[in-house]
Amino acid sequence: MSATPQPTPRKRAVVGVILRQNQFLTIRRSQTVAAPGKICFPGGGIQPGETEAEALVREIREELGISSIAGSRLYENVTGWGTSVAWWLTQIEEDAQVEINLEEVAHWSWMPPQVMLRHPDLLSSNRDFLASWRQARFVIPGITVPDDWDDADD
Ligand SMILES: Nc1nc2c([nH]c(=O)n2[C@H]2C[C@H](O)[C@@H](COP(=O)(O)OP(=O)(O)OP(=O)(O)O)O2)c(=O)[nH]1
Repeated sequence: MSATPQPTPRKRAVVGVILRQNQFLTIRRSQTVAAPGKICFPGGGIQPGETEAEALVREIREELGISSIAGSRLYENVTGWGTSVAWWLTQIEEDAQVEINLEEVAHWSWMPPQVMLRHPDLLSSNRDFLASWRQARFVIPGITVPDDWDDADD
């Protein structure tokens, strides 16, 4: 008897939306990982047996060298390349000392949402995330959609 072929499970990832004074903590991906040089949030793939929150905290530790706490799950979508991504509002200490892992991250910075949305190197799925926020499909506690986003931005 031949087994019925099963669909390949989607790859799952989790990302951290970290806020400070109306800006998001963004990273530029290193040249040696997938999507090299793209701007996005910290995060990564969920390993077997991990919860989303566990994977989030592990990835932020690996990439930025800091502790974090998974706050609330904001949104979920599927990238153009078929990865299911969970977006979590995430807390870090006020005085956290970021030390990037250069194998994974080339640079990090605080970025206002308008700058992020217009950034030419923004990862496409993050553009979708910001556009969905702009369209009020979900809210991000602690920050409101900027007034000066015009329709041309999404
Ligand atoms: N890190 C991160 N990944 C994101 C974001 N938005 C988004 O769609 N993704 C996708 C890209 C990838 O398909 C997946 C995570 O990939 P990754 O390359 O960062 O993960 P990783 O370090 O664990 O690498 P891998 O072993 O899973 O390949 O999530 C984001 O803002 N940050």
